[in-house]
Amino acid sequence: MGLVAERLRGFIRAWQDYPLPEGKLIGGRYIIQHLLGEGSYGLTYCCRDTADGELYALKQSRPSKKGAGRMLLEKEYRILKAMDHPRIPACRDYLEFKGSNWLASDYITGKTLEDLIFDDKLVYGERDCLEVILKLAELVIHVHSRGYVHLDLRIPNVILREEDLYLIDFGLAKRIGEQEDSSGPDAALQTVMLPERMPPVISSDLYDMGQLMLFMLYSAYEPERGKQERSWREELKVSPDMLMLLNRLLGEHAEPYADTADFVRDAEAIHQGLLK
Ligand SMILES: Nc1ncnc2c1ncn2[C@@H]1O[C@H](COP(=O)(O)OP(=O)(O)OP(=O)(O)O)[C@@H](O)[C@H]1O
Repeated sequence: MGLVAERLRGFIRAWQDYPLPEGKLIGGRYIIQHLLGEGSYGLTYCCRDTADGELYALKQSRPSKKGAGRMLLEKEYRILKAMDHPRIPACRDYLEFKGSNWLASDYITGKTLEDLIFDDKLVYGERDCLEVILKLAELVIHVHSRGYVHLDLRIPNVILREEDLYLIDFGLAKRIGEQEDSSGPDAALQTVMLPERMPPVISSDLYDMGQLMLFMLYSAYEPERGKQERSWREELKVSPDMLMLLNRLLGEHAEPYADTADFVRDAEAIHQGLLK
């Protein structure tokens, strides 16, 4: 494609995906309050439902992604509907409006783990880190028990509100063991440039939980002036039990965790030890 045609396409895409303004009525029912954020195949708004007056997160399939965007949102809808946990946003509605699909789910107020670490500069020691990860593990076990893997357990997808922890964004979730299908939503996925995807196995979510713990533990790390970057094992001064736990989660141990329950048992034991 020539440079001019490419620029024109980019311009059309940006125009098609331009966020809708506050006050816009969607499907005769939801009034847009503000944009929450944009993902690779969707735009998410905070909306007020005129039927019950409540706020909801309303995700729109990206107009420029056309059928592929709609298929991916449809997949997210089916997976979210399969969940039934008070700390996973419930799927409330699914509609078609103006060429896009729209998914309404509970709007979770609070702060993401990303905001808490990077904006609020919260520092997580081993005990706090374990407390958070154990709350998350309960939700991850629920997802697995429903036959799915989340595949996107990252700090922006974990919301904390007081003592409660919520898990959002099932946009990359898959059925455990699901095969890549060259005609279904996965084929569509290839066309929308999502980040490299993890295989649909439980160990992918365990690995992500290990990474998430590293993010929390790094909040306490202060780089020494002039010192070269080292591996997390050298930079983070974690206890031997915690080191073993992380290595097993991250698959860097001869016996990686096979399931979440094993990990939870060990994490609880370490946590109990730290309370003494
Ligand atoms: N149920 C919800 N309650 C509150 N905020 C939400 C909810 N769902 C999504 N958000 C917020 O909306 C923004 C966009 O989220 P969304 O999951 O649509 O896209 P993303 O994570 O940026 O991208 P992708 O879906 O491609 O991974 C994020 O800031 C997220 O915190």
